[in-house]
Amino acid sequence: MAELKYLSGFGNECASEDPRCPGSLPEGQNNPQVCPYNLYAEQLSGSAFTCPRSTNKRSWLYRILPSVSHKPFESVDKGHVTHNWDEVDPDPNQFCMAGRPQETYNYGRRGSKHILLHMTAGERSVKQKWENPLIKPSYPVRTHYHENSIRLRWKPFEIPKASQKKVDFVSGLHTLCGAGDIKSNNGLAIHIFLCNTSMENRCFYNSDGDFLIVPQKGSLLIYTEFGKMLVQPNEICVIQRGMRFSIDVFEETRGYILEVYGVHFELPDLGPIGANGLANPRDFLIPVAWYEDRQVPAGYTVINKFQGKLFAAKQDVSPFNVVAWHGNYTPYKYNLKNFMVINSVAFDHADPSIFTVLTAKSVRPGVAIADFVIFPPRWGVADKTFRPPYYHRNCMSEFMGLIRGHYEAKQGGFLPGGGSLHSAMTPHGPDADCFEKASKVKLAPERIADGTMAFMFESSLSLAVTKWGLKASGCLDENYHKCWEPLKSHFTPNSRNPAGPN
Ligand SMILES: O=C(O)Cc1cc(O)ccc1O
Ligand SMILES: [Fe+2]
Repeated sequence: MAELKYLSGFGNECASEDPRCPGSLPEGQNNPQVCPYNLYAEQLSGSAFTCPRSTNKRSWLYRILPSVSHKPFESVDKGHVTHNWDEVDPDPNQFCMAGRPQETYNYGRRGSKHILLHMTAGERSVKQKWENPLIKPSYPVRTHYHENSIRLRWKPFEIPKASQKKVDFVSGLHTLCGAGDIKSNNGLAIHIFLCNTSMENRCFYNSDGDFLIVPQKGSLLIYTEFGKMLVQPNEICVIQRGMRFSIDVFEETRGYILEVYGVHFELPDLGPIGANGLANPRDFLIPVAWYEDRQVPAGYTVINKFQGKLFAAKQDVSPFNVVAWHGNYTPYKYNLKNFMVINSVAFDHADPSIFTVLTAKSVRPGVAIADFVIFPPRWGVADKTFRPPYYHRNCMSEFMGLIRGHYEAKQGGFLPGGGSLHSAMTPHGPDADCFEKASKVKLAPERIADGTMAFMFESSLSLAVTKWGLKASGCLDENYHKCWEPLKSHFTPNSRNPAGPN
């Protein structure tokens, strides 16, 4: 495939014409009585018409047929996509065994009371053997799952084999966790995509929010109404609300999606950092106009996620029929290697907000619906400092994923393609091995995270896990909590030992 071209600049006002039709953008106005090349003009609004200029987003598309040219939408199976944040009962107490999805079984009645036992299926069969015969086990009257640990870790999510089942990007979407309300445009969802096949004569658009897509395994060739983007692991892209896209894949492919409802991603303010740094605006790439005038007699399917449900409509042409466009509401991509890292060069561990690539702000100053944060390769030079992440409890929820390599706070167990969720106020931090090593190591300048890329979706909302996340994915790591079990007291009441071994 010939190398794709891009425009650049975060949020820029851009204009692009497919070179096959020079002059296809109307000059001096948006809606001429007749557009050049007899195209249709169509506006795509990404903000209320009346938003202040600084947040106003819209693009004008000049296309062979307008998007309205489709048959009515019909509801289709939404697979593992959900916005139901009540599938799993929250349960922060440790009554159940940590980290294991459990079911509630009715073990009969004693007097007027039902005796309910919370067990995994395995525990139930063991228990039935020694059960008091006076209490007769009955069938489960109610099965529900407890989010019985609020520190969750997943092994790499399994990608279906193409030889067994063909799955494309849309049928391979799985919602892992989320919070908020899709109808009032406030909240977020975290999805995992697991696919092995290109979308064939199918495109997708999301009426509910923006997708920040983080491919972890396999590249994505994304056709959009604005043109084509190739997004490889260690790059990310954002496809905003309403934009139609179709994804080609080349192998068994996996990645993460942060969906935010009702807001768009912004670059974080830099404050005293100054005018440059972190993710620089010029490194964000925008596709150039590309169209196909393709009839699809068998029908092209447009899939829409609307209020959390999926709908499909047929049309007889490709939706990628935009010959020219202009505006500031576009899809874009960014290569994480371009992130200009700012960090502690004297002492102490700075908070991970210094690594924010993009933020989706809430209305509360400084509080994000979700931040996208990375842990990029860098130098670690802080003197007299415990350099890995500190132990902490955070009022925000932290979902982490790993694109490649390993994560600095965990010696093992957190693998590329897996994930972890540390819910609001849940204690977490380095595992015991990491603590021991980092407290003893002789400090010298060192490369941290070389060849690795971990990231965090951090949210001010309290995230709920889905049934798929807890159970159906089959990837929950039941032993996660054990990584902290070896932590022991090093307290030496008679020796202050202020400086440690250095
Ligand atoms: O929990 C984590 O590993 C993420 C994280 C990293 C860090 O350097 C400081 C705080 C934090 O939450
Ligand atoms: Fe954390």
